[in-house]
Amino acid sequence: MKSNQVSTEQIHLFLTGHGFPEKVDSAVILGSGLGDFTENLDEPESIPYSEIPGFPETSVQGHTGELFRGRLHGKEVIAFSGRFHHYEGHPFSRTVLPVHLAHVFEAEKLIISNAAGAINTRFSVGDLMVIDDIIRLFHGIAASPSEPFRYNLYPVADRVRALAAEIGLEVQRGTYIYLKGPNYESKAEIRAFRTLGADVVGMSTAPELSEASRLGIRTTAISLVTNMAAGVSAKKLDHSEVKEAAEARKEDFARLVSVLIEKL
Ligand SMILES: O=P(O)(O)O[C@@H]1C[C@H](O)[C@@H](CO)O1
Ligand SMILES: Nc1nc2[nH]cnc2c(=O)[nH]1
Repeated sequence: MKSNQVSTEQIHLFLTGHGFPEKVDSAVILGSGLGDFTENLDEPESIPYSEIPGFPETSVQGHTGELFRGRLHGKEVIAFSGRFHHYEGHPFSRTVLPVHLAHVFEAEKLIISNAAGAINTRFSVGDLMVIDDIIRLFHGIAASPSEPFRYNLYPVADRVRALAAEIGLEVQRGTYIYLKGPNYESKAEIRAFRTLGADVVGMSTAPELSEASRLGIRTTAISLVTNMAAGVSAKKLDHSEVKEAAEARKEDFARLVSVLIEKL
């Protein structure tokens, strides 16, 4: 049943044959530890990635590997609880599978999320940040060659902060620097990235944003600061912080995504 040769159209056909709608309003990609968002969906249904033809499985802790459908504010939503990272061995063309599916479901909006380390010393663990620009040190990351990054994230970031303020949430904004991982950075690297203008660092999202930009999908991306990056605090870094920070902010994260689905 599983094959890398399965097209996104065939996956769409499989999913619509299993209760998914033809089209959705919004697609959400859930970062490490943020899968609990799906508890907020009305009439949720889900299919494990392992049962979807052509879908790779996820191997990272905090990514359950399940595709959800449901409704929120009466709108059809699909949510990817688990993503595919390049460092897990997936080519970039596969890391952007959720974006391609958002496209075949004709999603009007794509909301991407991730766990990230804060480089900006004014940020704190637990902060939510809307990404207003990205730095890609590795320019091989485009899933399609020679594509410029043409999406302007600044106006969307303004709107996201305004909507967050409406529900009493303070959201930082800033630049996400993409590193291939899976190892965290050295202190010297973090100092260097600060001088480049990066506010947070992570190992996903940039390929997805590039591909969403190429496909012309209206997209925003939210980082949850799960730790201060290497050397920013004296604390030893550990993946368990991702889970703790996500657990502490999961309700606010869900409220933010919910208002974005409703009004962005
Ligand atoms: O999928 P995201 O970007 O949330 O995952 C981040 C990056 C690493 O996989 C992991 C680091 O602990 O969290
Ligand atoms: N590269 C990187 N990814 C992260 N994901 C969550 N925290 C971090 C971090 O400090 N560095």
